[in-house]
Amino acid sequence: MREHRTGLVLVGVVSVVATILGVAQPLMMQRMIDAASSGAENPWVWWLVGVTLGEGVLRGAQSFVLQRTGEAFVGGLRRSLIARVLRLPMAAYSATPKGEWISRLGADTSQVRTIVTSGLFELVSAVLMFGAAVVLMVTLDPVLFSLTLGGVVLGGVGITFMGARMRRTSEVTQAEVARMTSAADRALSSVVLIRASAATEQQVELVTRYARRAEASGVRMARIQAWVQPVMSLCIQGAFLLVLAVGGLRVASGVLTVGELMAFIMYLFLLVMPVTQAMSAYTQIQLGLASYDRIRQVLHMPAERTGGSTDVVGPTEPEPAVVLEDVHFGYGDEPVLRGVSLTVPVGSRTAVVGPSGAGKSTVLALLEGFMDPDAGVVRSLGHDLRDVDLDSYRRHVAYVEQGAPALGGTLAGNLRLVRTDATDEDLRRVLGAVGLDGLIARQDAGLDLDLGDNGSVLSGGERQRLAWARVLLQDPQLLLFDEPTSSVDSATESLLGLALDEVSRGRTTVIVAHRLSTVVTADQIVVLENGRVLDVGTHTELVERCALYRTFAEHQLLV
Ligand SMILES: Nc1ncnc2c1ncn2[C@@H]1O[C@H](COP(=O)(O)OP(=O)(O)OP(=O)(O)O)[C@@H](O)[C@H]1O
Repeated sequence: MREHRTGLVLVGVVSVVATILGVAQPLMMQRMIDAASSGAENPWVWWLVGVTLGEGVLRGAQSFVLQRTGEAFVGGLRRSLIARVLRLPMAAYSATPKGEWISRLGADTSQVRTIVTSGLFELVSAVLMFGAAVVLMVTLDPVLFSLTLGGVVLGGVGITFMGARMRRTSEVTQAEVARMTSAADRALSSVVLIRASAATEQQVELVTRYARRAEASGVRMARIQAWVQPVMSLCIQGAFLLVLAVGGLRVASGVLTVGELMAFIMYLFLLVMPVTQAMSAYTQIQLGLASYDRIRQVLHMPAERTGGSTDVVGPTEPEPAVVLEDVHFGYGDEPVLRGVSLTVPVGSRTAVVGPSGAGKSTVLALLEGFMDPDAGVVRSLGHDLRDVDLDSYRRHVAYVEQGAPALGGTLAGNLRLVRTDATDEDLRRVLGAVGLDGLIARQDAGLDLDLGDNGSVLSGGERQRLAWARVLLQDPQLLLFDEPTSSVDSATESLLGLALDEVSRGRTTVIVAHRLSTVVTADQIVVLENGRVLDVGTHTELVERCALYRTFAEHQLLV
């Protein structure tokens, strides 16, 4: 909020001046009526017109400055949120569904915006107007004022009580909306699987269940809000009727002039207006605060560590390129790696094989620095990964996930992910090297070809080759590759094998391998079983001495 101080101070100053002009009007009205009834000269008409116009102009300016400040505040919040959400440790993304992050960025930030734009605007005006009206009413007639006060106090107590309930209910509503967004997001991300499993109805039912819960929570909120309005009206109208009746008697008995009673009634309106304004502002602020809490939870989550003491500058070729020393790791309490040690010489190709769930992908994730080991040391490119600046390290490491997912967007955007300064010529060269020149000609879009959501317009093999093109562009020292388990036809397989040879030539490569053709050409093969290294050797050595490997090899791997 500190950086928005100038805007808020300006709003405060304009509000004070506008309020002075607002509360001056009944006094001028009183003078005008009393002067008219005594037949004296009456300049008050013009004063009244001028002051009313002046107040209008200032209220407009107040609204604009406040809205602008609100946008700046929420803009800043959104920027911080985006920066944090995209920098969380990898474990956070598996722990929380994507929709949760998205709903905080969308629905919650919009809700917070109302705190500043309407909530604060109304509250600032209301408090000022209320204070001024109270002072002038007490001066005009303390007896009539005490009647008014009763109604206002009753209303205030009611609002405070209901406001707290509203905030709690709003939190529930926002959480239900987030669950619905997550469920819809999950369903949309797996639409092919769902359609093919004839599970559309089931998913529609699931998402609508959350939508119904959000609706029910919204209705609970409407119920509370439905009480607010009548309670307030009753208090205010009661006070108004009482002022009219008692005020009339006091004019008849000569304690008050007609002008004074009129002025008092105008102040009563000025008092009522801020009270209803404050009521809606309070509601808005309670809803906004509930959202702000949800946003703060994310902002307080620790980001993935940045700025380790060592920058990886490369290309250096420390020998060996990768060393794991007695590495233990578990995602939760369950251990996944139980003392893995291995050494990867510079420029070599190491294949990691083993049964499903043995921890092969986890080894790659540790080498990417996605998680730190619970015990033991991961040294890569000459550094203990706990000490390095991860961004600088990852610039020298390419990681190709299973299925080689592409980013939505253009072909060029997908490639420039790893090198923003690459020229079009560079992009064409690497696409040519992996046999993807055909894509450039497709739909005459060239490098601007839209790859669809997650690269959905590409085939699996094309996505794989696009990943290779990215590796060539990045020119990393270390290549980590999680080979897809899905079987591809033999023509594609040999094409991919050639592309892999091309890309991995001269680079240290660690491959989680599922194909015999990949494994036999490896310089060393690490057999992983149940989080432990069972054996390390070449294909020929392992076939001779490792029963588990022999079984895999006989079944053409695909483990
Ligand atoms: N993000 C995660 N959170 C919790 N558990 C996980 C996570 N990722 C993997 N696991 C678990 O850790 C174990 C090892 O998983 P990993 O993906 O490393 O195995 P893998 O050998 O690569 O298996 P596959 O060949 O089937 O891909 C598995 O039991 C898996 O269920």
